Amino acid sequence: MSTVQSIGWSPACDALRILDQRELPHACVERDLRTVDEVCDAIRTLAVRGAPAIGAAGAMGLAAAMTPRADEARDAWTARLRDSAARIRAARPTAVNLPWAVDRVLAAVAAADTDGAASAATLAAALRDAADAILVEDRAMCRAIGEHGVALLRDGARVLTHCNAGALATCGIGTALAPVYVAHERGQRVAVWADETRPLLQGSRLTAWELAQAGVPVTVIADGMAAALLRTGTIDAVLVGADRIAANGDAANKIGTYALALAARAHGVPFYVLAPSSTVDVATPDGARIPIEERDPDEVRAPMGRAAAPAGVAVWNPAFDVTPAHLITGIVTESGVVHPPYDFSTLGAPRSALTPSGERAERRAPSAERHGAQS
Ligand SMILES: CSC[C@H]1O[C@H](OP(=O)(O)O)[C@H](O)[C@@H]1O
Repeated sequence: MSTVQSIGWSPACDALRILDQRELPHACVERDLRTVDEVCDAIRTLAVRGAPAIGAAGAMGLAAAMTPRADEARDAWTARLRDSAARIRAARPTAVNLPWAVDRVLAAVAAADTDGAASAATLAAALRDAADAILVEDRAMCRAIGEHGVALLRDGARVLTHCNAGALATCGIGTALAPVYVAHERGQRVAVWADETRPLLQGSRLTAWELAQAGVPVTVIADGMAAALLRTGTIDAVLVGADRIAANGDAANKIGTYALALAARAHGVPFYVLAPSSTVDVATPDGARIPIEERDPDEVRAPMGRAAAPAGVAVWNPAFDVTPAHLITGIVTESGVVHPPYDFSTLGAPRSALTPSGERAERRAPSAERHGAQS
């Protein structure tokens, strides 16, 4: 089964190629990003979005921007790397995958600088390889999340999701939607209800689009309808993604997720968070310490450019909210399903992608066909 792919290397392998999610579902527009400004703008404007995808985009965009500079003197190159990395790292504050990915590729460059005199070309090659490893490993993590999560879905399962935590939000088949794709691939019947997810409509514009492309039955609802739908008994499980999971299991996700968790608990519907271990932030003890991005009020006044409120009216536009751990039935990562009480404080650095059987994901050299539809 092939799912859409939102991110990869350009065919010439000289740029980060993204599918511009601002244009979906009306048009599929690919953009090649080569500069730090272009990468930061794409992340800030949600041309590329979704916690794992912005982590990979940050790392790959940094490599794409720094590789053409590899003929510079090493000190100039490393100074430029530090400045560029800091700018990309700060492009959006909530998804921990962005700083995690940038820090990981910086560590790879430092490790390659064994004698402190490596050339810029050597360091640029290490940067590029580390960024590519994140791309490859995220695909494997998504697959592992799907293979663990599919056990939560009976044949004929009816799933409710919020925002987009599918293939478009990752380098692979998604996180919250990964079990749906694995079930569909295996011939298991599964249907999805998708919150439209105001104000940027990632659910109706993106989740519905990618599921329809894959042939998975999907029904769009307004966010305010979710509690009434849960009350009917139609939904077997709520599956959502995450942008940051604190050490105690509190999870930040798109605004509206907390309300969904409350409604799911009120109606006895299991509520699962699905995310790679790169979304777990052991340095953040609980959800109160997760930075919540506040976005431009005009996104609410005029969502997708269409006036929905008088100009100048006051608006509150947090992009995320925090679901407390006690409302989360289980958290699915590439390593399996965990249940409360959660304690991620002992989790080591995010493991590289492991399949459910524990084999390490295969590594492949960067290649042009990487950007094609993936299987
Ligand atoms: C697979 S993580 C997806 C996660 O990211 C989304 O936020 P945004 O669209 O602002 O990048 C949303 O919270 C999703 O659950």
